[in-house]
Amino acid sequence: MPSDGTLPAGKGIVQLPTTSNLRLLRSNPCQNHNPDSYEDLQSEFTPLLFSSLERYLPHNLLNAPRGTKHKYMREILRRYSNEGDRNRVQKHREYRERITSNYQPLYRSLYKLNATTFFVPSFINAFMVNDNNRDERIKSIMSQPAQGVYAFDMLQPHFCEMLLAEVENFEKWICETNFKVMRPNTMNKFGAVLDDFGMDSMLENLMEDFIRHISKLFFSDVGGYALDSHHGFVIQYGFNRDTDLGFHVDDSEVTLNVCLGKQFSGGELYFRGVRCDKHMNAEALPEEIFDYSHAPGHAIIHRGRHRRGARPTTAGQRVNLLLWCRSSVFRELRKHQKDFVSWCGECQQKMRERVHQAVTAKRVELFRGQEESAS
Ligand SMILES: O=C(O)CCC(=O)C(=O)O
Repeated sequence: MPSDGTLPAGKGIVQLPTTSNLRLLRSNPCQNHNPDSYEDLQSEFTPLLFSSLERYLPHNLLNAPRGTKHKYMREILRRYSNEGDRNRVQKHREYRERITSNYQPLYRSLYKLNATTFFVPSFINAFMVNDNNRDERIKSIMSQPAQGVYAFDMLQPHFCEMLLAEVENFEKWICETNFKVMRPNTMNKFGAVLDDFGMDSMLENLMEDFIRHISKLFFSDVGGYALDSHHGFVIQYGFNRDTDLGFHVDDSEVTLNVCLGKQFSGGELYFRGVRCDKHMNAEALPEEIFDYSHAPGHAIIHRGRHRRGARPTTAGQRVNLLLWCRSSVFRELRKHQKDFVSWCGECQQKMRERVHQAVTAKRVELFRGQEESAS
């Protein structure tokens, strides 16, 4: 046995942690600790994860050299991810690096969030001042055309034009260089992942500074403010592109969908209610059936589990920006939730039926008791 007391790693032998290699975190974060930035350090995990985790380090490590903290946290994170996942993340990082070191952006100003040039004034005014009325101001710019779907005016026309031109420039570069690009998801044959060509941190800021506040107000049951990662992309419909999108749900807790343009007919979204995995194919209730027509600059936001599809774009070209926002906390909690879920229409229906049956049974029992004592 090695001198540190561990069993030799080998076939069928699991190495047990000893006190010297056991890595622990605190259960409550040290709120007033200012974490280091890990942006410039190479590792298989995102730098943000280290900054977030740092507040949970044992007290004696909080002010240790950054490299020591990084090594300690990396070893903990490795216990929770398998090698396959880590290789996949590493490959994706290399893919992004190949793009960003070769692609020349058309408008560099798009790559850093600038509220004044990106957003319309009503959107900026709702969010920018962090006072006691912020939630009320956010609610005041939103309409709710259907249960769980919120709509609002968001992007400046000039920003939409620039982003469309940037995406076209990226597509041109793909063609010219014959670069084998990954499309946004299995259902879109066209479209580009904005995160992959340098807009990752701009979209992370959009999620953190704006979308999280909306989610806290309207989607507290699917992560609320705890959104902590995203997938940002554009989808394109029209001639020589996809025309429609099949019935689906997203791999997200909350989805932001903003129309960038251009001119088009058709392309309405049809919604059919929110469902959990178990009830994905259940019939929609009449009140869940809803159609939405896109308009450039306007956004909608809804739960990722809101079942929907897009009707054919019959003329012109429609391009939309999608931001799928995820919450690792919500996903972890879901693993332990076995019963009905509050955000699934079918679970809610089943819950109401169960309560109704229980009340009916109780009533029958009480009346029977009364009848028996009267006779
Ligand atoms: O075409 C649209 O606007 C909807 C897109 C959508 O639902 C999605 O990409 O998940």
